[in-house]
Amino acid sequence: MAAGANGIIQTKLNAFVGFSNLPNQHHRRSVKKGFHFTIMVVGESGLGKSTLINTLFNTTLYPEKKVPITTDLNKSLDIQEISAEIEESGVKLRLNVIDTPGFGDFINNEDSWKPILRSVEARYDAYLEQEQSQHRAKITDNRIHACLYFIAPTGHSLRQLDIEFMRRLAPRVNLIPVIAKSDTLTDEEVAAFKQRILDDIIFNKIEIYRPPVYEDDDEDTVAETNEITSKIPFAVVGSNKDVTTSDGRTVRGRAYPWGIIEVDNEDHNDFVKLRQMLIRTHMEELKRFTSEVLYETYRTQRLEASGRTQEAIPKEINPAASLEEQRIVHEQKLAKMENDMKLVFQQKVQEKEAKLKQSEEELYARHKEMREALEKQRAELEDKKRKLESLVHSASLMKPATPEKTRKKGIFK
Ligand SMILES: Nc1nc2c(ncn2[C@@H]2O[C@H](COP(=O)(O)OP(=O)(O)OP(=O)(O)O)[C@@H](O)[C@H]2O)c(=O)[nH]1
Repeated sequence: MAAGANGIIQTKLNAFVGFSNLPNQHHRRSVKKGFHFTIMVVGESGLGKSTLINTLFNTTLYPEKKVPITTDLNKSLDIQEISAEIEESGVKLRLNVIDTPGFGDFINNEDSWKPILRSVEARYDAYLEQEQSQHRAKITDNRIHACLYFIAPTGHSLRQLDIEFMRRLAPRVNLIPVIAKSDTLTDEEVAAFKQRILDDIIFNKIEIYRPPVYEDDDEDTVAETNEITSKIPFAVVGSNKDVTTSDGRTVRGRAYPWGIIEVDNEDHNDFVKLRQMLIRTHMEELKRFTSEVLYETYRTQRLEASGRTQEAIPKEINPAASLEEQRIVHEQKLAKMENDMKLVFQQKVQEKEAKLKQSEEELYARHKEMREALEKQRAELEDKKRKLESLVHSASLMKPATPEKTRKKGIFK
């Protein structure tokens, strides 16, 4: 293991870890660039946090502590970060581990969660700030994608310290509870402890991370996801040491006078399922959830608190996403124009119809008026005719004597 010029440790893996499966979780384009993952570990001193990280990534990120670290009981909590670049089958992973030494180790642990929450939110703030800046193409993403919370293997139930931490942090990070050093408990004790922890989680309405099941997941994926979920909280054992089993196998594990606890044996502990979720199947999902749900919620709340709207801040520029966004906006514009044109056309048709109807009514009214006028004229003419006829008739009744005389006169001439 050697630290590079940028302070990042270049380290070799001792065996297959599983993040080379990342390309299957992500688009091929990202393969060349490499992947990054930021994980936080929280728990009291000596619960096996560094051992578990070393075991998860099968490397020595944390040097083995020869002397137990003594903590100043009045000191405040520290937040430390280790970055390592690891490579597996040509796939690079930049791993950031955020450690929180001192958590729960002080005389008064009431506010132990505060500096950790501040650190999580400060990372969101840094991201938000970069989103708002001019140089958004080069955003450094230091957001925490998963937080492993180590529960002491007391076998009782969650302590106030655990509940308070989980309650405060769960809305901001993918919180993954693990029972530390589970080899110190019997199988029955682990099962009963898990149940009590889950009861406390439900009772306190703590939204821990649970891998989602999607509608279009095939049967195998659903079964695999359910299998992982059924192990929460993961009862883990950490060790990067090789031990020899009674049947002669060399395994990573812990040796006891009564036998060997194998790290990678699913019958012995839940390490394999935790690694599967964190590294092999759900790393991208954890990152997606952090970015799209946890960060977006924080961002919205921050903007609302400062009286700004979501739209006021431009989001991270991703060329592909930006093109897609432009295409959608363009299509929306076209659809709107088409719709507007349809409306205008409909309006014009309606106006024309109304006009036609109006002139039809006017024509009808004129026609009626003219017919009535003609009727009236006809009635008047009929009346005149009748009057004339009656005059003629009465005149004819009075006339006959005179023509007789005239004719007679004529005859006698
Ligand atoms: N029985 C048992 N011991 C473990 C396990 N994991 C780690 N240890 C031992 O516990 C001791 C502390 O482990 P670390 O990994 O240094 O614990 P830590 O939480 O990182 O401790 P700090 O750095 O002090 O916060 C070491 O002696 C480990 O060998 C485990 O799963 N089971």
